[in-house]
Amino acid sequence: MAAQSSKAKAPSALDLDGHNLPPSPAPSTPRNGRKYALMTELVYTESNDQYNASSVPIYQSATFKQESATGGGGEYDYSRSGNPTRTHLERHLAKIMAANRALVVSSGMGALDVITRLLRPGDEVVTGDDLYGGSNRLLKYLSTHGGIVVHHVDTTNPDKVREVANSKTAMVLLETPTNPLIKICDISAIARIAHDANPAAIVAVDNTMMSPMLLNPLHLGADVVYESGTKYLSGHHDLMAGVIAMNDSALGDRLYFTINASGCGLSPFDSWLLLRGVKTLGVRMEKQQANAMRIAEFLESHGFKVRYPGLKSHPQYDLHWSMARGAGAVLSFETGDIAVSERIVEAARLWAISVSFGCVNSLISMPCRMSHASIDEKTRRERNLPEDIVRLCVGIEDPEDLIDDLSRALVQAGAINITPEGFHAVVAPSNHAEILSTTAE
Ligand SMILES: Cc1ncc(COP(=O)(O)O)c(C=O)c1O
Ligand SMILES: N[C@@H](CCSC[C@H](N)C(=O)O)C(=O)O
Repeated sequence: MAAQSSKAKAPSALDLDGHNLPPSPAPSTPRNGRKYALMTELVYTESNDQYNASSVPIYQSATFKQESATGGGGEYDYSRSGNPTRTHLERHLAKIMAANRALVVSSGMGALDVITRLLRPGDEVVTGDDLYGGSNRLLKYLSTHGGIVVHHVDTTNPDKVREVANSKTAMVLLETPTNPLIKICDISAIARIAHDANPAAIVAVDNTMMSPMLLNPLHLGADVVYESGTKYLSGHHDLMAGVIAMNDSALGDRLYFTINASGCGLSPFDSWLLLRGVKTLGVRMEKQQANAMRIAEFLESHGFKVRYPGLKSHPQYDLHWSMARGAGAVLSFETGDIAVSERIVEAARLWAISVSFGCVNSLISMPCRMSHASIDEKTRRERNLPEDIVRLCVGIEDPEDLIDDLSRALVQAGAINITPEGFHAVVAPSNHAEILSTTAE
């Protein structure tokens, strides 16, 4: 009965081809159609759904009936090529990422795979000496098997990029803040250097740590931005997704070609879940970064060397805030002792020992053993990745509970000295160089 009465409201007008098919809910949000503040746009979606459903329907269909044998008919023929739920999400993401077009694929690594398929043998890539382990692994694969030359440099110093950039530089791949050392790079300066060296170079920024809530790399000279939708965009660790956004429509068509050809477009159900997650990105991120600031201050005030761009002590504090609207909710700290770090991670209760970040739950990990274990030990040492580094990915819990649990873990691990004056880190490196040289031995 409900369906009957809803049907009564369905539009009766015939379309230009004389059909009275219900309109697709997908093409609802205009390109670059931001009209409201980002917090509003995150939750505001327009849809032409025939029943005015507030939640866009999941078109759980692999294929779509066509009007004729010659392929006439609707907008969709096969879900690998396109699906109304996925299109709706892509348009929504394009709007909130201030891009002309967004594409969604099955994971963040899938997004980087699609982007790097723009490369040809002989091309050169410039990227950071600190980047997510999986991205490093894919680039290593391309350099070993794909004839691509990859330069890993310290992207916190644009001159280091200038030293290797040349007319063969086809791509510059940046993370800021980097995972897990939370290093910041100047996107505009590096984009200029890349485009001066080769006007056709693609500057790609992995914006997973910040999300569109806090940073718009496309405004700073990037050609393409990608994110692991598994993290902040979805926020609940209940799906894997990757998002790619760009302004150049020809580039968008080339990337879409690869997605259709290789079949990595996001499934209808995961598209629906991601759309649902994106709506709460604003409130989640606000709470998560407020909590992260509390945790960072707590650790720093007790003598730990903390890497977090919300702290004035971050060496690139000013650069970060010249580009971003917030500090995010991932931070890392060192203890100076791998065994102590392991004990802290294992003593935590509220902080789950998990890879990933961006979830509403707080996580603790040791990158060298977990997310970055695919980078071999020698390379980690050459790139000054401290083996004892602990990464905290802060969620939306009560901050006092998080601090209590962390304090207890620090005490249990023997990471702090308790005196009548309070407690202080056992290993309190006076400067960062000291801890790097310790771990390099
Ligand atoms: C910075 C960064 N980029 C990309 C990825 C890849 O995302 P996914 O796990 O969704 O493939 C990850 C984590 O996995 C990451 O931390
Ligand atoms: N075993 C996985 C590890 C995924 S790490 C996920 C995330 N990017 C993080 O930084 O925690 C792999 O080898 O890819």
